Amino acid sequence: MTEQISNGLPSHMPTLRVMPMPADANVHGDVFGGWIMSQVDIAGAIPAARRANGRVATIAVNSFLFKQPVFVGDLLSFYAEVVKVGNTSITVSVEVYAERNRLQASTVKVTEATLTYVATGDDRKPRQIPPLEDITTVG
Ligand SMILES: CCCCCCCCCCCCCCCC(=O)SCCNC(=O)CCNC(=O)[C@H](O)C(C)(C)COP(=O)(O)OP(=O)(O)OC[C@H]1O[C@@H](n2cnc3c(N)ncnc32)[C@H](O)[C@@H]1OP(=O)(O)O
Repeated sequence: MTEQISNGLPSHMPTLRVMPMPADANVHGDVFGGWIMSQVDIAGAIPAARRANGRVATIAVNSFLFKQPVFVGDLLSFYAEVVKVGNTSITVSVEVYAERNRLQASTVKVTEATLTYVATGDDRKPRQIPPLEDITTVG
């Protein structure tokens, strides 16, 4: 999905960056998969909400792959991209990279996921995705 640069991160700006803390890890020091999933959900919701021009709800986690463990103190970068737009739904791909052993500048892809969001109204019911030319959210 993404072009790499020399430090192992994609060349474009991440959607979200965050560092897990000790409370996010299990007794072995691995960060909980559920914590990673919640961050992925937030990262994926950002381009989905932009494309929907408003509120979205997650309807499905289509795929989720924990390729490598995440450790406390890793600097995580989330790259989220819309891959499909339906009548009321938007599917987003999210890739997560961890910068760890920061003195050695080691970067690994830790997670890949695909999620589907539904544009919803104030009544929490699905609404049509607006045409691109009507989008007012920036960035
Ligand atoms: C300025 C910049 C802005 C940035 C701003 C950022 C904001 C960033 C905030 C972060 C915030 C965190 C974001 C977390 C978001 C939550 O965590 S939301 C909480 C968890 N999710 C929920 O509680 C949702 C519960 N489900 C529901 O309420 C209802 O199912 C829904 C979502 C309203 C949909 O209603 P429904 O009647 O079930 O929908 P239905 O018409 O059957 O299907 C709707 C669409 O979903 C598709 N769909 C249905 N089932 C599936 C499935 N299994 N798989 C795939 N697609 C499916 C359908 O094909 C349809 O798509 P279209 O063909 O219309 O494109």
